[in-house]
Amino acid sequence: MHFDLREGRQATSMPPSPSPAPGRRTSLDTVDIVVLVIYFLLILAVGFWSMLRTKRSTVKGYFLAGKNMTWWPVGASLFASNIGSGHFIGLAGSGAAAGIGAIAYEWNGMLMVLLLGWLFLPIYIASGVVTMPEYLQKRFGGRRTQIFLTVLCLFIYIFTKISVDMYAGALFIQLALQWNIYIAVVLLLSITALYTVAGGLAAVIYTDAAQTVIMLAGGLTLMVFSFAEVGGWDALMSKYPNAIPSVRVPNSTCGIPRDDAFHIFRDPVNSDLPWPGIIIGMSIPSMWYWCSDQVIVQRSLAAKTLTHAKGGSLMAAYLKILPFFVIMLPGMISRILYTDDVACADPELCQEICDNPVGCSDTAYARLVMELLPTGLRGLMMAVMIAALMSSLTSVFNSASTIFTMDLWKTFRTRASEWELMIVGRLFVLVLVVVSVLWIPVIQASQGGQLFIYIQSISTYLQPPVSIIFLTGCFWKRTNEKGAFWGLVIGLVVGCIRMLLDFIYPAPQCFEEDDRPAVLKYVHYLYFSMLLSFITLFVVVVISLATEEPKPEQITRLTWFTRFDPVEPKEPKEQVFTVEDSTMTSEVNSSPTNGMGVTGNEEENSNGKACHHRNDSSSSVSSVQRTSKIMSAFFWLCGLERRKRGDDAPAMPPPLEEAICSLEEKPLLRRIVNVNLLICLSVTFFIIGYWA
Ligand SMILES: O[C@H]1[C@H](O)[C@@H](O)[C@H](O)[C@@H](O)[C@@H]1O
Ligand code: NA
Repeated sequence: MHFDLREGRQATSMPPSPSPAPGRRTSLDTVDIVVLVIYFLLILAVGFWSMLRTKRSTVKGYFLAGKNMTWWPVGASLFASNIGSGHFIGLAGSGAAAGIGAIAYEWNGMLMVLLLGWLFLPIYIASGVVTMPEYLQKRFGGRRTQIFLTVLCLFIYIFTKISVDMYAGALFIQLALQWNIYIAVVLLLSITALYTVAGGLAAVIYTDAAQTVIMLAGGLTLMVFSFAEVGGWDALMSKYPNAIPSVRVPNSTCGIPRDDAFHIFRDPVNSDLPWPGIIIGMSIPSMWYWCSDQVIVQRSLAAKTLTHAKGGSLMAAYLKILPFFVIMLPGMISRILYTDDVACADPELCQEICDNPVGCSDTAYARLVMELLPTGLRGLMMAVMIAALMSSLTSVFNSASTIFTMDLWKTFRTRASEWELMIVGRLFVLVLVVVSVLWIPVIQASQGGQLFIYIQSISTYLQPPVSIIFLTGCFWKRTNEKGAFWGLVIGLVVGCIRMLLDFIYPAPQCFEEDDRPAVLKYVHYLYFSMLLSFITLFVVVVISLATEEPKPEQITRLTWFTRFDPVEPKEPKEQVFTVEDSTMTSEVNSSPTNGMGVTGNEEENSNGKACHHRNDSSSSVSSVQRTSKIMSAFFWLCGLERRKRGDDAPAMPPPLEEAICSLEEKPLLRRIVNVNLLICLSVTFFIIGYWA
């Protein structure tokens, strides 16, 4: 039995290569479908298991599951949310096109995820925030920085995460099965929707762990097959430089592998990834990704204790060694095996081969899957790709709708009911999806040869100003609201100008003259990242110094130096109450004895001071109790509610995971993670040094 949904035009233009591969399969067999079905059942099972599991424990809010997370689900979830289909397609494609250079992004991430655990997270925990825009609100006061950041984040998600992963996933399906790309997108979206509904958001972290296992199992299998096919490690090293396609543009270097293919640090002036840019220019956007973005930080905040969060960081860092072996090297092998197609260097030929005149290197991974793997394993790889895609999309959807409802909607509609927030959160995901699908043609047209480079250059234009704001906010007490806001605004204007220019003047192909404006021609995007960071930093520092000092409550427990400060009494406006006692809110507020939220129920932090939690949606707890049974069942299914009979759990995510304010760590465990930090850092520097 064969499942064939080929697009007519595609199918006819398909056998383009001079030597049409005879054994090339373009559809899945029954066995593959069976494997896929088993995969879905497994994920559903894990989803339900974790829903039931978290339901039995005490109910303290939607993300409660989070508050009990140990290091391994946290680490796996960090990894799974990070590595998406964009990485599978993009990293392999960049490997095929330009060698190992782009792996610097992954290995740089290893350092940044550690930075999160050891430097940034303690501050976020101490501050008791749940979302990153909320941190800015507390740290700087006012609303405009918070709102600005939220909107910006949502744009970044659309441009660099959602649309890219959907495009890559669909591209994979299209290449593997010759389905129409839009059929593929719709299919992927419905699967993700199904999964989100059935698995529930509460289950995201545990299913992420399962997705990680599948991604690694499938990826490692393909790796073994590709190394076997090419003839092992030495064969890869010796054959890659000779993987030159037979048809090339005459008198050009097009199609010839780079000399520095096996080096990360490349010429500072004439290369595709200049080394000073790799060291500094890459670290700043990467710091946004790992240390100040909701998608990642939310996972770490979900850990039981600071030590577990650090353990999660360590695990994610170790896992991030793997994409090099599992994705990038196989991509390079694909170029060796299918040189004429994957490394095509003639625009017309490329157009025929993969519908893209600029190049076909992004087909590298899919090509391996379809040519090397036996029936059954192709189904597994299909599952891998879907796992990569869904584990990233669900995390992004979750975080995006969290910040949209909490940091935007609630700011403008302070009296919004649970119902409203719930509907808004859901609808918003829909909007995100639609906008992202609309963006796909732009990616298709503008990615040039390498999808991975598209992701990273867009990131470079939008992320550095945010990193700088967080960096200065966390580590320089003198930073104030005006400095931060204007730094962000001016930095973004500059970044957006460059981004627009990039879209207007696409990079020339290898045989074309570079007649772009000088800012594009001479300022590599990694150098631009350095420039942009510097401009932002300059604005933040100058304006902060020129204006008034931040107030004490904007510093206490909100910077590195003040993270151990005693908890300040809350401003009277804010409702303060203990976690266990959400129904007592009104009394708590009116009673002078515990109006500070200092009651017996509270946790002790490392200073022995009480740590209190804010629950934004406490006011509507009672209305929730009236919700009908059918609706509760519906909510439960949608992952909107985790409710135990007799419990007064709020029906809606917004209560969020309670802030874990305690920075306390057990000395022994602390020593263990610290020793591990040293080991992990050594490993990171060793591999980077080895491939330098
Ligand atoms: O996986 C990488 C990550 O390691 C980098 O730190 C980040 O900057 C990139 O955008 C992402 O694709
Ligand atoms: Na993923």
